[in-house]
Amino acid sequence: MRPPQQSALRPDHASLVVHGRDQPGIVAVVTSVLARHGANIVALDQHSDDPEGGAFFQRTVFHLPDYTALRPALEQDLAAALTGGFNLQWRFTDLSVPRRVAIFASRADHCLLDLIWRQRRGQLPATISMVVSNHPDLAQDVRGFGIPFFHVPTEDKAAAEAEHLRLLDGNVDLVVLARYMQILSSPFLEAVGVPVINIHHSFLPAFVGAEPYRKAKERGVKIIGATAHYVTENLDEGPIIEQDVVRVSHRDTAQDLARRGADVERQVLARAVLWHCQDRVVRHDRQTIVF
Ligand SMILES: Nc1nc2c(c(=O)[nH]1)N[C@@H](CN(C=O)c1ccc(C(=O)N[C@@H](CCC(=O)O)C(=O)O)cc1)CN2
Repeated sequence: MRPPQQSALRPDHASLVVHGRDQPGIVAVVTSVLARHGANIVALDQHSDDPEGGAFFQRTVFHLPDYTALRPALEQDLAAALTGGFNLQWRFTDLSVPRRVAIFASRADHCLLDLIWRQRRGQLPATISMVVSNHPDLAQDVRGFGIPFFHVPTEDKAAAEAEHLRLLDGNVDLVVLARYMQILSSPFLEAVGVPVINIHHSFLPAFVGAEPYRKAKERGVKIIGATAHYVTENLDEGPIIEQDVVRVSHRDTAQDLARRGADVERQVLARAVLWHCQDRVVRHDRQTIVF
C-alpha cells in the first residue's frame, strides 16, 4: 500500500534565477518582463555581496498557467531587456516538472533508501531514473520499488565510467552520490553534463576523504556531522550546499559515530537534493547561495 501522497511539484509555477554583477535596475527589469507576460510573482529573494558592482543573486517564483507556451517569448524578452549594460546570467526552471535523478550508491543503504522513501511520499520534486552501484548488495531492495538497478563494478574505473555515461545517456538532470565510495574522474565530470551532489560523512572541511568516522574517533571530536556538496575534481572540496552536526562523546565508539552520523547524513542529503530540485541553489566560485 502506497504511503499518503503529497506533491512537491508546483503546477503552473516556474522559477527564474538571475546572477551576475550587481547594479541598479535589475529587479525593475526582471519584474517588468514577468509582468508583461502575465506572470504573477509569488516569491522573490535576492542577495548582493556588494551593491557597488559585487555579485548579485536573485530567485523569483511566479505563477503563469500558460508558462510552457509562453516560455520562448519570455526568454526572448528577458534576454533583450538584460542586454543593455547588464552583466548577468539567468535560467528558468519549470517547477511543475520533476527533476530526473540518478542515484549512485555502494553498500550503505541509509541515504539511498531515504531518498527513495521521500520521493515515493511526494516530498521530492523528482523521479528516480535509476540506481547505479559498484556492489550488487542493494539490487533487490531497489528493484522492489520498481526502480532500475545497475551493478557496475569499478575494478576497471575507466570502463565503469564509460558504462555510467552510457546508462545516463543525457536522460537525467542530476546525479546524487548516496555514499558512493568511488572517486569520479575529471573526464567523467566533464562528460556527465549535469550537476553531481555528494554526501560526505563529516563536517567539512574536517576529515576529507575516506573513513572520516575512524579519523574523528582518533581525534576525539565532540561533534560529528555531514556535508552535502557539489562534486568537483578536488575531492570533497566542491561548493557546500548543506551541513549539520550532532554532539558525541568519549563513550561513542567509531561504530557509534557511524550509526549516529547516518541520521545526519540522510537528512542533510535530502535537504540538499530538495533545494537543488526546487532550483534554490546558485553556485558561485567555491560557494553556494541557497534561497
Ligand atoms: N571527483 C570526486 N569524486 C568523488 C567525490 C568528490 O568530491 N569528487 N566525493 C566522494 C565521496 N567520498 C566521501 O564522501 C569518498 C569516496 C571514496 C573515497 C576513496 O578513497 N575511494 C577509493 C576506493 C575506496 C573503495 O574501493 O572502497 C578510490 O576511489 O580509489 C574517498 C572519498 C565520491 N567521489
